[in-house]
Amino acid sequence: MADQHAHSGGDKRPTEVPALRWEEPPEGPVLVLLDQTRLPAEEVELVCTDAPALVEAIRSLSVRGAPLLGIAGAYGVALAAVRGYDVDGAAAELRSARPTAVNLAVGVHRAHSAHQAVLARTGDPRQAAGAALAAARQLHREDAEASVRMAEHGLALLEELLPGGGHRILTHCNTGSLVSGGEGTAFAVALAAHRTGRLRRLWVDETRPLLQGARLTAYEAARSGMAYTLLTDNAAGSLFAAGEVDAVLVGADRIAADGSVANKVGSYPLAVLARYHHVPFIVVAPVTTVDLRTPDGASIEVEQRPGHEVTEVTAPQAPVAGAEAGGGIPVAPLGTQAYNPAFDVTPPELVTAIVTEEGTVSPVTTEALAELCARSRQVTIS
Ligand SMILES: CSC[C@@H](O)[C@@H](O)C(=O)COP(=O)(O)O
Repeated sequence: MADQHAHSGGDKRPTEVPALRWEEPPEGPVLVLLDQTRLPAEEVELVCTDAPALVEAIRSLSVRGAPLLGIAGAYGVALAAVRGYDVDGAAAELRSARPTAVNLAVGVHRAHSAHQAVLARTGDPRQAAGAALAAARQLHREDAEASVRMAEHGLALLEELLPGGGHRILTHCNTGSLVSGGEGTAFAVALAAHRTGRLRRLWVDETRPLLQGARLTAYEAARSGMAYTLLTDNAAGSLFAAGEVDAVLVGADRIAADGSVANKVGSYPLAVLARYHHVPFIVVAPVTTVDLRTPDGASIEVEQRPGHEVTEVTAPQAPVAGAEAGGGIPVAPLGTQAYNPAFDVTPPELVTAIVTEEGTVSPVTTEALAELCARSRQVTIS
């Protein structure tokens, strides 16, 4: 079950309203999510008391972004365990709530395997629930630490590729504190460049159809005080042609063993543009996003979203009265079919570098990614 309440401080910085937190009120533990579908219009929190509510929040993108999905999945397993629900069933439902971001499966696995191990050893469900919660908290902390290290490595890479600063960086989708236990992935690098005076401008792709760039990245950029400009996704080409982009920074939802990168749909065209215009295309992601069990890009399952997300426009306010299937305003003739993949896959040859908390891989090869994973203390799905 999910309850919701509006946050009192509408002008607080995003870091003061965490994307997600675990709370233990007298009525019992809950997972509190900042509902990202309502941003930037209002800060509304969703209070989940069970895994089905969290599954619904994941599917509707109230909670989203690869690293945060992993953290949420882990807490979801813990929530089922501490409240005495079916933990195996909750883990299965959570794992399959969205298919592309491997971090979700990794997070669920971390908490679920911790639960199973303690249950097998002690036979005590309370101890097992404690282990699941400890695993979720640990993942949450590790993600915050990974953010810091990704920002450091990313900043060093920018300095190497573009000495002297004055960077004009183009980004796509949303990769900041709203998707992370810390300051995020690609956005954390842009933020580090901003704080050190090296960022001249952040170009923010609006990210059709759900506008994660316009609604969420612009929200984070505005609050950080950095210079940013919003553009429609299809304006990126003319921006490159005008010589206005020095680097592209994006996150990732799954990186296959061959270095293919699944990220928000629209990333691949940016990589093609970047190559044509001799601009570095840099992917920033925690090691948990590298999935050595998926051999190549063609093997990555790409989530297909409902057509109404394309045939209607929605704003992050209350649903419009009399609206169509998705609650938005129809912009295409009724009955129009839509192609709406949530992600696309960029082949490794178009990726200049992959920046992780363990360091940077460039050129992107299977061997370098395998070595990175071996070095990492992160647990991936076995
Ligand atoms: C650090 S976030 C990397 C990706 O998860 C992000 O770019 C993205 O594609 C998110 O997609 P979303 O569908 O909003 O969950």
